[in-house]
Amino acid sequence: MTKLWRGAPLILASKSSSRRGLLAGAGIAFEVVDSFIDERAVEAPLCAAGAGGAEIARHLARAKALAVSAKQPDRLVVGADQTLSLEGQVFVKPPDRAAAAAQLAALSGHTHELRSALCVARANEVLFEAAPVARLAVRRLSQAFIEAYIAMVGDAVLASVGAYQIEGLGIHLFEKIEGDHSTILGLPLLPLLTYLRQEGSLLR
Ligand SMILES: Nc1nc2c(ncn2[C@H]2C[C@H](O)[C@@H](COP(=O)(O)OP(=O)(O)OP(=O)(O)O)O2)c(=O)[nH]1
Repeated sequence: MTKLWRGAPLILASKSSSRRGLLAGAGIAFEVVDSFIDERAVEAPLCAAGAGGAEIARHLARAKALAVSAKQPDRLVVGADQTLSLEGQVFVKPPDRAAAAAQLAALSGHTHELRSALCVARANEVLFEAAPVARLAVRRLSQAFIEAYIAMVGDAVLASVGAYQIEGLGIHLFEKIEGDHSTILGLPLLPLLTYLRQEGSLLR
């Protein structure tokens, strides 16, 4: 148990290695419990109603946190979700490398928004939510670059909604990035840690 964390370990309702790495790096004691939420099914009515990326991310983060909290009511649970929006169009993780190439061509030369929402729940009640945004300006990408990039990154392009990991080769895509690093990696640590200090699980 780390010196900063008090009480039972936080439950991370996520299968994301990026989110696990962020909590581990911050010295948070945590356990992982997948919510098994069918994201496409949960978001379908929202998309049909024209919801934007922020609303979809908040709704999914809440659904993941509450799904796990219902099974472990006495534990603090955090769920998260990330959406990518470009001029009102909400993107999802590319299903294959061809889709990743098409998505990168669409992002080329434009600034898109990554919205990372988190929800903290206990006893099936929402205790805290935050959904900060990051804005990333993609430089004009040549087709040759996109092909070489995908060949080098491989199937990791399918693991995130933007087909990139900024801490890796993804950094080559950008000419400007605004927003917190952890927001881009999918779990906004600054608002989460502020809440956990106020709630008493983290040493102030
Ligand atoms: N390492 C890394 N991961 C990133 C980056 N950008 C986005 N991601 C990851 C974080 C999340 O795992 C994923 C966003 O997709 P979701 O929010 O749907 O989460 P995911 O399905 O991966 O896991 P979860 O739904 O929480 O079980 O992309 C990045 O720049 N670096």
